[in-house]
Amino acid sequence: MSPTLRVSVIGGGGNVGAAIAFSLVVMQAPVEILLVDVSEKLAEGQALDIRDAAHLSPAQCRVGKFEEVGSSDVIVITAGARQNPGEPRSNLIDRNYVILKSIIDQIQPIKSSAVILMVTNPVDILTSIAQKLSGLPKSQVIGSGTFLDSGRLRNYLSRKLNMSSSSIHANMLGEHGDTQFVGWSIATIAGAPLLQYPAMKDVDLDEIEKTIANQAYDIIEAKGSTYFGVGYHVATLTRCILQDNRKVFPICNYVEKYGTYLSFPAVLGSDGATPVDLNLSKEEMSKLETCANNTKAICDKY
Ligand SMILES: NC(=O)C1=CN([C@@H]2O[C@H](COP(=O)(O)OP(=O)(O)OC[C@H]3O[C@@H](n4cnc5c(N)ncnc54)[C@H](O)[C@@H]3O)[C@@H](O)[C@H]2O)C=CC1
Ligand SMILES: CC(=O)C(=O)O
Repeated sequence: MSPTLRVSVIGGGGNVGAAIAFSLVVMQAPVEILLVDVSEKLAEGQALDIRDAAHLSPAQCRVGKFEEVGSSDVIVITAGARQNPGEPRSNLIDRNYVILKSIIDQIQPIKSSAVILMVTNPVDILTSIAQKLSGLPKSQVIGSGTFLDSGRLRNYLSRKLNMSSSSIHANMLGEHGDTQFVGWSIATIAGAPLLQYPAMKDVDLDEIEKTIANQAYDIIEAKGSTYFGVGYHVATLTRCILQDNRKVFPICNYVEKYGTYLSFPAVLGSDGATPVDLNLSKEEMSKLETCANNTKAICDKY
């Protein structure tokens, strides 16, 4: 029996797109996954490889055409250029804007309830542009934002505190880029402030922030690109949308208070994202405003 929910992964012939599709299969998501790519050969290869695993899962995976994408429940976009070692994500804007525009043109009409989930970098800028180009409501166009970075942070703290990362509520905020920062003032363990935890007494907070923000650079330097981590994180967001789980994730979403897209915690469901209210410190609010102003200034040019 064919699954009734459909996810299209545009850029599905590439590393990140394939890792997302494979993660959905491993998660046993009852969903039809379409891999769409300008290189049909790459998409075909990934689909065949993933299908070898998918027979053990309710998920189905096949190559899709651009004209099939608009009827999807979730449209994941990973198509585009990636960073070279040492290159900032922001360098990719012009190249990936052109690709994004051609994709949005080719997938119209998009069903009115669809959610677009951007992954291509620089993800916060391109999420804002994808919303403008697609015409979907702001809540239905989101980006993976700092969900991956927050996972990296929780992982780091989990090793430091010898505690499961799922019990540590700490997020990277602002943008999935070089100006991301930790929301230390609202980070908690069992409802108590993380910074009051004895093992956090003598740690260098700036050093942790820098380590997390640099992690993608370290992986790219060592193996050329990152895909497993982002693949599982984006599949988790996709499943949350499909199942209307309404969990809170630090994702790129439109935050009315700042008048732009930001990596900021939001409730995620089948209707997209709704940002939550945060009580950040003055210093953190000012960092968030800097991110918002940067994003607005860049997006105004497109
Ligand atoms: N937001 C995040 O947390 C992360 C984002 N990324 C970003 O994801 C993007 C993809 O990275 P990789 O998969 O490693 O690159 P890749 O080079 O392996 O795959 C990119 C794919 O896009 C396809 N493509 C190019 N133009 C297209 C078009 N017009 N229509 C359809 N497909 C097209 C290519 O044929 C290729 O298969 C990059 O921008 C990278 O920076 C990567 C890791 C994490
Ligand atoms: C490449 C990238 O954006 C990351 O792994 O964080």
